[in-house]
Amino acid sequence: MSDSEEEESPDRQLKLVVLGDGTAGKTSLAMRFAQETFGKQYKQTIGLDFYLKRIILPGNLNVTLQVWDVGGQTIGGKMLDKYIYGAQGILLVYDITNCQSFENLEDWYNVVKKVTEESEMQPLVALVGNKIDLEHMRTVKVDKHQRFCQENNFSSHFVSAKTGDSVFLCFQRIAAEILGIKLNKAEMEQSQVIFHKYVFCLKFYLVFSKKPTNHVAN
Ligand SMILES: Nc1nc2c(ncn2[C@@H]2O[C@H](COP(=O)(O)OP(=O)(O)OP(=O)(O)O)[C@@H](O)[C@H]2O)c(=O)[nH]1
Repeated sequence: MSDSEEEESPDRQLKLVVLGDGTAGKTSLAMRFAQETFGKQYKQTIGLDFYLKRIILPGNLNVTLQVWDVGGQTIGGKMLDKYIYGAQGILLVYDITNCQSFENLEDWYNVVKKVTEESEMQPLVALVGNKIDLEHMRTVKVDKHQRFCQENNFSSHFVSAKTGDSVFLCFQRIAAEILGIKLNKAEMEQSQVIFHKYVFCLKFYLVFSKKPTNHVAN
């Protein structure tokens, strides 16, 4: 085997499907992760959107995540089963300030169970509470979230697509869990450090790039 063959191990590909009610923040989450952007304006996803992002897991493992962002209105539609089929990971996303978006995850999960009940490989399911930047408006208690996770063996996540808080960590942990890779504390903290450094630099830039206001004396 040549050197280049030894070095270049092919990427692993994972299909992750993001489900949940409209306005829970699924598109924002996918865009924050894949493109590091956030838009305040709500634009409803019709059907499906795709995002791709390559990450590196411990052991120099290249993993390409295919993120399937499914529109919140697709529940009850004919295509939903097809979107879910073959997924290695399912992200059930709700808005922590919107109880209904949490309650309705039961229905989303029922569709997932129906689609995957006969398949050999069961997807990893992650419960994702989004909009933690709005903690002061939280209506879904953390207890409820934890209970839902324990009852169904979900992996548990809290994120803010707006600020980016814990978004990379969420996808990194999900990919690692699917591939059976254990992340140590340092590796998990590393993605948080990168995030906090990014926020610090952004704030620094915003403060010092502001032009002084010109007060014209009459
Ligand atoms: N404050 C805050 N707002 C968010 C966050 N994530 C999303 N939003 C806002 O919530 C609204 C809905 O976000 P989307 O990402 O479009 O929601 P969605 O789940 O993809 O909605 P559908 O396309 O209808 O399924 C938008 O106005 C976003 O700017 C967040 O973490 N914090």
